Amino acid sequence: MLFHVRMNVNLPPEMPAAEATALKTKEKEIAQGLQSSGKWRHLWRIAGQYANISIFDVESVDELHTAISTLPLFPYMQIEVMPLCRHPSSVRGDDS
Ligand SMILES: O=C(O)C[C@H]1C=CC(=O)O1
Repeated sequence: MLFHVRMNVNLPPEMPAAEATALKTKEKEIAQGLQSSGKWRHLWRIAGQYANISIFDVESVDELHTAISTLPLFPYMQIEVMPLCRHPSSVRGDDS
């Protein structure tokens, strides 16, 4: 199942820099692990914003929720999820 996910990150300005750096380091490690596994298919920065557009390829909504809600930055993100299905005019033979 494919999901388009937008994540807007809002770290509190009063958060100590070391804490923010530790969260981002852990987030990167987990995000790269999910990308290596194929679950986090695309990760794109939205230009000019501390936000990303991602494509997740997971087995279920529950798996998506677990992946997103266990990210270290989850408490500081506003997240929008859009489920995707094939477009009848798509020329792609698969879901890539
Ligand atoms: O920077 C972000 O967009 C937030 C989050 C998503 C992946 C990651 O490493 O951090």
